[in-house]
Amino acid sequence: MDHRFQINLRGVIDLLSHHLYSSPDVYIRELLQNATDAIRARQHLEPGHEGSIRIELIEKQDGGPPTLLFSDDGIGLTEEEIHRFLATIGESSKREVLAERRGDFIGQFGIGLLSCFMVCDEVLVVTRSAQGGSPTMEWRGRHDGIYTVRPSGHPLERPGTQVFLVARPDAASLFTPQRVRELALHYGGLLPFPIHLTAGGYSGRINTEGAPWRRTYGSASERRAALLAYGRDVFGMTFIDCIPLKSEAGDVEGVAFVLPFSPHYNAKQKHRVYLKNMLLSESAENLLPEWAFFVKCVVNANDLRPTASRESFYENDTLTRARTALGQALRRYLVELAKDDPRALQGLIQLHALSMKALALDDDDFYRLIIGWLPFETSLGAMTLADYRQTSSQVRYVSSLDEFRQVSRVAAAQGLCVLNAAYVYDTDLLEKLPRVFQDAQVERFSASDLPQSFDELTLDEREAVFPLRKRAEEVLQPFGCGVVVKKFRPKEVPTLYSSDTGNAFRRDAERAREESDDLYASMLEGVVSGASGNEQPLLTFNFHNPVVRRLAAVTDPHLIKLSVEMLYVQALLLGHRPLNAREMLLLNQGLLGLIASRLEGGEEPPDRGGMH
Ligand SMILES: Nc1ncnc2c1ncn2[C@@H]1O[C@H](COP(=O)(O)OP(=O)(O)OP(=O)(O)O)[C@@H](O)[C@H]1O
Repeated sequence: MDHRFQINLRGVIDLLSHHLYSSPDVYIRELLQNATDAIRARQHLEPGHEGSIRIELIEKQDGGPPTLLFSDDGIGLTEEEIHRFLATIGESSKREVLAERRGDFIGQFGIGLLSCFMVCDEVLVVTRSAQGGSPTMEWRGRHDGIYTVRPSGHPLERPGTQVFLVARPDAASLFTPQRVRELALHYGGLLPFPIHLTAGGYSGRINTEGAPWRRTYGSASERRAALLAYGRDVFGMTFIDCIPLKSEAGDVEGVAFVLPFSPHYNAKQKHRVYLKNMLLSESAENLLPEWAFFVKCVVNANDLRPTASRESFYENDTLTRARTALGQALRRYLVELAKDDPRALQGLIQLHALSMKALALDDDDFYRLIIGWLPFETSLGAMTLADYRQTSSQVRYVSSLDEFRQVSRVAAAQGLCVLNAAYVYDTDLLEKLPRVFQDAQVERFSASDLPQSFDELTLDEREAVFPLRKRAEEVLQPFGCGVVVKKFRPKEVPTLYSSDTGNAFRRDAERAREESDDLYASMLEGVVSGASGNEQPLLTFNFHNPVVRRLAAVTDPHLIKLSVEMLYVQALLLGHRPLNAREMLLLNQGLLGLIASRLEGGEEPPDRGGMH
């Protein structure tokens, strides 16, 4: 024998209120939407019909729960339609209409009315169909799933629908004059039909102005000021500019506001979106391309599909095309700014460099337009890429902050401009340069490239430094580090440690092996022997440095050894390289050795002033 599924309405309402809708106040949105759809349906029957919505808050003198009355002069329902659409969960009259008219309606799922049960236990609908001769009917539905239908004792004069909701005590805060007004304006402020409100002594139309981007203004600056003021109202912040948005796909229109601060690079901005002029969500995230995190926007879409919760758009082909078109609108604005007000664009690039960089990576034309203006940190200070390319035909960059710290001082002292491309997108942007500009030369720079640009020693100097170099080679041989002596600036830097990335990796692996237990150490052993550095790391002594010069004259082998070890460890530390266990030992022994030799020398500790 076949059975029918039973639905527990309480369970369904619980599901809606806790998992589908973000807040119980959406019942006003659902009622406004049903009224709007009903008016549109009637306009199909009677094209001249104007339509309006009335909301009345009836407060009881005795302090009992207030009643909200929602009326429209839309198409109404016949008795048969009440059973089919109103009383059947998941049935919607709007699903049945012809495809070309389907787009006029906001509702589609047939569950919206259930949201009323989040704020009241019973819904009374009094309705008269616009189809000739229909009587006024009354539907009373309860939260436990029981409903009654009967002819109404108070026939309506004209076709339309009235919905009565008596507030449940725990939802009474949603039924105050101020809250009802706020919510009606919040959700329905852009609706094309007048909404009249009677509540708490007020009576009048509340939605007079419509969407600010559709109004006409006296001048462009008046328009800009009005839109910026609107942005401030909606998002509670003062934006630096506004950008018109339009897409044929999805029939989208609205405004993007340029943020006055620089957001985190992958921050998702929350946008306010309307669907067919009814507020859908204040936290829609999926409307703009990923790079466009420098704006927040307000838009209305007539032809995008909402998700069932009505809080964002359904990912489909139309949304993808709309997203591309809105991205193009933002890009157009930036391109025009480059022509009309380059200083403003430069300011914007400074503030929103990350967004601009992300777009430039995506889009070759935009890349060509702005790459020269992008600011970078270099060994010679902050500069734009255009400034950099004026000073040097070859763009040299490093991709990590450690490398930049290691080379920037020495490179700068020699007039070498090395660019820090350690931040998000920078390396990719630079590597794109020769693909977009054929004459551009870009090269990844490494500390091991530096000694080539150092000055060679004269013959005499080479002779003078020979014993030091030999001894240093012996001392550093166990560390796998070679030695050269050159002359470079700044003269305060005595030595420079350089290695390519393969060597740096081997150093890290070796250090990890020393710190690991046996099993892990044997795995790392394999890694260490497999990691190949192209060249041996080098410690370059700087013969311009006074300490190095003095060291070259020292004959005591012990003192030379100690000094070389200390210079080696210092160079590693300056290059931000973690020390391995043996190097740590060197540092400790070296420091102790220095203290001991100082003490043996019997010198008084330096006077720190006034302590005797
Ligand atoms: N004010 C009204 N005037 C005329 N018919 C209405 C009215 N309100 C509801 N209905 C009828 O009741 C049906 C169910 O309404 P409900 O709000 O539950 O779903 P929906 O609007 O069809 O879809 P959605 O769940 O997407 O909102 C509607 O399809 C419509 O036929």
